[in-house]
Amino acid sequence: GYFGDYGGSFVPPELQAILDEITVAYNEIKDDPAFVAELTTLMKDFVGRPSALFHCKNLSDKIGGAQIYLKREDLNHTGAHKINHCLGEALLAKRMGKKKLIAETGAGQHGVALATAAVLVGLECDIYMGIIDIEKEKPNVTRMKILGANVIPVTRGTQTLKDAVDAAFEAYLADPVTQLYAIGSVVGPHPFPMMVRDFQKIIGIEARAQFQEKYGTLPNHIVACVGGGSNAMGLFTAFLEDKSVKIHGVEPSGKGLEDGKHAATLTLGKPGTLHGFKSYLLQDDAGEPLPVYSVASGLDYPGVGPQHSLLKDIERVEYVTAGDEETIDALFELSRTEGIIPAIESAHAVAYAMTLAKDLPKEESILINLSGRGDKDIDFVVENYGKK
Ligand SMILES: Cc1ncc(COP(=O)(O)O)c(/C=N/[C@H](C(=O)O)[C@@H](O)C(C)C)c1O
Repeated sequence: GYFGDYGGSFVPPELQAILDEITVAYNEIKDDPAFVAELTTLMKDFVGRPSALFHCKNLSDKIGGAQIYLKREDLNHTGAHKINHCLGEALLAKRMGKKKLIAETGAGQHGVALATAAVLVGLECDIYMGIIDIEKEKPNVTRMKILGANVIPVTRGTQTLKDAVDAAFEAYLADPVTQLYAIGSVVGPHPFPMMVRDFQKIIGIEARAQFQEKYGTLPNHIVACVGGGSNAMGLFTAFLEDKSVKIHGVEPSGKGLEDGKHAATLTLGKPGTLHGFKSYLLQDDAGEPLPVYSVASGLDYPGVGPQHSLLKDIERVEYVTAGDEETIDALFELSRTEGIIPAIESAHAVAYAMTLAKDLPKEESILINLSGRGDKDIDFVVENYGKK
């Protein structure tokens, strides 16, 4: 379960036994025709896959450089890419005879997706959420409640994502037999980073085929935002062997890299251990995770998926940043040139792609993973950034 030196599972022995059980169960079902058929059917008929590949002609013409394309994960049922791995995790839990799915959420998209998948497979669902994020992502909290999930407020620490993960892990350790921890990104101890990536890689498989079918070639650049890293690994995986495709992961530089109000783990972090796995980590001298910040709840995590750490070290992916201001500007720009309101998380990728496009010839192409829609963010954006 390693990606170079990264990944692994640094957990208490009793949890290791449970993780081994999950690994065995996952390896048994991942190629089981019945499981694949059930997941494929739900992806098509419930999620609405394949998601569209859209050419942003207006935005591209306005910038006057490379052609910008969007993989429309915002059009999935529940509004983001999270449903891709939540469905897989829910079906796995069902097969393992679990009674409940538990997870953390920050932006609330993973929480909504897991609550949705839990209903579908007939399992209970507990979602741990920092009270700051509960306040900021109200529409998603309401949605989780309507779906019958228990939203459990987390009041410790910075009351955001990292603390929600801590609380969810503690709850899981208290009863790992009847529950499955359906982690929200390509993070956590083995097998989670591998499993979530496997459930997400449908994004890139579809996008690569769609791009070739429509344009007879591969995109020159692909771009995705990176919080824990699941939507990025979802897009990147299918292109890793295509050396002509330049790959960019965009982390939040928030209010600026110099004053610590950011979550640019791969830019400023160094290898460390958090939540049972080894990866780049924004940490203090004692190896404790530093407080992080991003205007996007889904990106303010001090760690990052271990496969991203390897891809950085081998220089297959360039990890860059986008700040709060340029991200909000990109959110409004996409809304007012293409009529698509992106999630703030996804707008980080749009901001970087817009900058990248400027200096590239019109013949070049940039494919962005639009990981989610902005419905959850509209009040926050208007209240905090006016109507721009
Ligand atoms: C629309 C959207 N885009 C990107 C992200 C960042 O998560 P990754 O794709 O795993 O880097 C997120 C992350 N959302 C999670 C959530 O909804 O709970 C996040 O806050 C935690 C699971 C990490 C998101 O909602």
